[in-house]
Amino acid sequence: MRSTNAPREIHVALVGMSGSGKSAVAVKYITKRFIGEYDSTLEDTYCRQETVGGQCMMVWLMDTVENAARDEMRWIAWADVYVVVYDVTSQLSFQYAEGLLERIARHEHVLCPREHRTILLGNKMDLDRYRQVSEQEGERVAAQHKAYFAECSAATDFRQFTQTLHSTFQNIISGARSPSPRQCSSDSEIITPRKGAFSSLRSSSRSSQVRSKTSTTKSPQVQPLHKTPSLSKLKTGSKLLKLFHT
Ligand SMILES: Nc1nc2c(ncn2[C@@H]2O[C@H](COP(=O)(O)OP(=O)(O)OP(=O)(O)O)[C@@H](O)[C@H]2O)c(=O)[nH]1
Repeated sequence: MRSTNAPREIHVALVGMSGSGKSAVAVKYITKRFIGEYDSTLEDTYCRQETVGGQCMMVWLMDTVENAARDEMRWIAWADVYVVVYDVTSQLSFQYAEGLLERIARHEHVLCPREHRTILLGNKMDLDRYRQVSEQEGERVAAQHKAYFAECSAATDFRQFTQTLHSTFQNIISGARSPSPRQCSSDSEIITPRKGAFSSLRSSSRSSQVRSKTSTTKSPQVQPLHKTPSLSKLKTGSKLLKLFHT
């Protein structure tokens, strides 16, 4: 039986066009560092412990890879929060993000019993001089899809996204439906990135699905929602492991 003191688990899926900065956002969130280059074929799931509004939670973050051969239900059914990332310097990535918002709206209520929150995230705001998507445009599309909205830079200023994410978590905890996405205070705790950190996470969070680093040739496994997914072994080659081992 789950203890009442057990941390609440929240699943967050980062989705968006290739090159929008999903991996950079994921790694920045987990490690507070910006890393320039990643293997775009790797799909990873990371974990970070957070305390938001006094509640301890385990945040599982899936950095997805867009691939027509993969079933998008792997993240639609898995996540509590969808973070739809686009690059503010790319109108194309914004259109792609709009398409994803529509796909999410079509799927979620039919196939998933849980409630979802969606954040539309404009990344690379440090490249303002090349901007092709205005903040107002982002806000308008987010409002259209009843999504939260934030802009950030995985390279520099990340605060707005962290605040929006925490605000979303608080609203999931409280069961609220229409929060103000930009107002939130939290005292987060980052899991020190070190060798072996993930093995301790694995043992302390038995009911979680961790890991979905798969190659593009391997088809994804969508876990039934009512089942506790088993933990598969962390493979070396993960973006974060690479980061900590170098
Ligand atoms: N200037 C700037 N560059 C960024 C930022 N975020 C990501 N990048 C760069 O954008 C490129 C793509 O970033 P990724 O994180 O690999 O993008 P992705 O969405 O994960 O791409 P795929 O793995 O192909 O799906 C890389 O060269 C990053 O260094 C940012 O906030 N500012």
